[in-house]
Amino acid sequence: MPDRMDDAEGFFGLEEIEGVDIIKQGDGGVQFKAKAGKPTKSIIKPPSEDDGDEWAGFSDEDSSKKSPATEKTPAATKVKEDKKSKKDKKKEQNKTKKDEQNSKEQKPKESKAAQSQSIKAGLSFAALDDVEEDDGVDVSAWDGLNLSPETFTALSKMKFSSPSAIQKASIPAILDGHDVVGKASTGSGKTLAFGIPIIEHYLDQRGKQEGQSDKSEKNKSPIALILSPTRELAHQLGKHIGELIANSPDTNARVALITGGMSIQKQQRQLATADIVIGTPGRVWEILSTGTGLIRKMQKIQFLVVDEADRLLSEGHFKEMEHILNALDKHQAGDIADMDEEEEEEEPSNRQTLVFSATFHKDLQQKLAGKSRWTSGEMLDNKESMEYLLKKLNFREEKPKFIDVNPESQMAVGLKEGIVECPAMEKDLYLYSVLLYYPKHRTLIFTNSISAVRRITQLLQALQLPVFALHSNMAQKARLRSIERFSSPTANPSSILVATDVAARGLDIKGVNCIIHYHVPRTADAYVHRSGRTARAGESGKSILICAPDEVVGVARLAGKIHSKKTKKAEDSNGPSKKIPLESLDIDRRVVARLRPRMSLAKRITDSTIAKEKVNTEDNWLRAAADDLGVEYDSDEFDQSKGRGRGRGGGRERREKEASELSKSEMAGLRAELKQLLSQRVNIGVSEKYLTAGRIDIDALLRGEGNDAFLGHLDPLTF
Ligand SMILES: Nc1ncnc2c1ncn2[C@@H]1O[C@H](COP(=O)(O)OP(=O)(O)OP(=O)(O)O)[C@@H](O)[C@H]1O
Repeated sequence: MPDRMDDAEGFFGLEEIEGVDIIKQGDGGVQFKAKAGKPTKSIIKPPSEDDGDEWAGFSDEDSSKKSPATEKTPAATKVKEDKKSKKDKKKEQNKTKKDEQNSKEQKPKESKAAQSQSIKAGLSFAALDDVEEDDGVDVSAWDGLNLSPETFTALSKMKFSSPSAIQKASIPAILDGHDVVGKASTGSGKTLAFGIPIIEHYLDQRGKQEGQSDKSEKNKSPIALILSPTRELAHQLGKHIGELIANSPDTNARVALITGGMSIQKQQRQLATADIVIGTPGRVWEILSTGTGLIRKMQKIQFLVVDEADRLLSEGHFKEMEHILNALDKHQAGDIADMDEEEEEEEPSNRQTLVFSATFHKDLQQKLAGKSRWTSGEMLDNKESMEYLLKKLNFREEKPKFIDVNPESQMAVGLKEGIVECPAMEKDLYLYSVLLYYPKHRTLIFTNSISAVRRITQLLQALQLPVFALHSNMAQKARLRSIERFSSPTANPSSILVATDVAARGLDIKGVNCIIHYHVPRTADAYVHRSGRTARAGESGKSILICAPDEVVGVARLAGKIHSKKTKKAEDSNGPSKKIPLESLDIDRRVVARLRPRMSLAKRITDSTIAKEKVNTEDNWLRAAADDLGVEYDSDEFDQSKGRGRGRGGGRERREKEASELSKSEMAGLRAELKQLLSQRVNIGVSEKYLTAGRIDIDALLRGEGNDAFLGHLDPLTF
């Protein structure tokens, strides 16, 4: 595993390799040999991941001789050349094969020594051909962007045949040395919009350094610092940019991931040799402030990227962002101890600042675009404000280039938005109904609290749905594991992830078909980012809000903000409208009624499990406190004293207590009853009319088609 990727304690570094024999040698060593015949899969690591001596068994002499091309070639020409050379190679190979066959007929058996010789020399040509055959798509649509051949190859291998709008607009501006503020809808490829120019810069630098005396690893400094608001997003950025590097021939830029939840020492080591640093502000500052000369190195970066900028600049991360930005511009500073924040005015910086998001609120947008400016007096009075941070970004240009590729709407083009109205106490039931209406949909459910994530996850688990949880109180490894299990290509296609807004921004999980907002998001931006986890990269997807009657007004306001341009256009032509611009979904109430018994059983089981956990935690805590005080702990006595003088909240406590007192056998009884209900199709035996009215397509049922939660025909949601 190359150092530039964080390997999550070794997990991501494991790779299964097919078509290889391991041969034990007399001296205790092992040798790897390609199996005879054409392997089903490539057994060659991408050249960029070639970590040299470890893979002595597969020598790839050609690639080691290759010198990196620095000249920029139009993709079309390159692809044509590749194709031509492939054809020629094939012809030659066919000829060689024929020749070989002829000579085989004359010399039926080659000596064993000769055979092993041919294996030692590396892979068979068939294997090489296999690798080339798999290769990429036509990338001539990227031609005008003046990219290097390495990047063309990577894009081709990644099958990105054309740039997205934000890539097309931002890449040339960044390559021309401008500061860029980029706004584009969720899932529109913003990562590579800044990732590609960074790699181009890396390749350019490398080209210039060739021939010069070797810069030692220790003196190396990173070219880019990319800041992200969450750990998951930082990991994903690392993965995405890592893929670009891995697919780009002879490019070995190192990426260091600097996020919380992982070992600091390891990250410090990685940072010392990194080309690109990706991290969350808290941990980045924690490491920089250790005073080991890292600040001085970071001051040499060529690019500062602030991803999901509206969040990074306004919420929670203020202090750390301020420290980092101060440190980057504090000249002569090498050590945190030397720093005095107000000591001097920042000099114009030589680095480019790149600021990206799908949502910039108006004020921020105007400030970023340099349309409204501030005075330094204002700044000093207002040190806690976002404007202060903006100033600290220290753009090298008076006005950065503001690129907004979809000013009309922030929502992805392929996204459908719907709303399900239901009684406040029945959200769980309606959530379950929606999930059953959309089987084989990978669904992400958002809630506004960690306790709701825990409860809904347990509830859906009780209902035997494949569900995982994600919230910020989980250990980092558990967080990554949940995402991995939810998103893996081999995961159940109906898998469900219940999450807080920690998953709302930036996460790029393939194949998420549906977003459900169990709680109405607190801000319009949160709605945009949550919904943006589906319908990415030109795909389609659904976003469904589950909404109680007293939330409708808030939702209307929220939807109005998001679709203000659409609503305004409609109003201009049809007059004022109070309609929410989300499609209202009618769920058949008979279906909901049939699901009710399942839900009430599942709720009792879940409430009891949670109440028991709570009692245990409280009990342990009180026992420990009693131990510390050296007194006897009697839980009954404590409960009685707690009950005295109770006012509001007493009812909930009583219910919790009752739930926690369900005996093991009562719980087993509930579980058995629920299991029995779940084993039946939803509408079986409820209405004989279904059978007699011919609404059941028995053949389809036998073929395993349709919605197998229901027996027979179900009016689909027109959405
Ligand atoms: N040119 C391209 N052609 C096809 N797919 C692309 C292209 N560029 C990026 N993608 C894919 O599009 C998906 C979304 O990209 P990315 O995560 O960069 O979006 P984003 O705009 O940053 O989204 P968000 O605002 O949610 O963070 C990724 O899976 C990426 O692999």
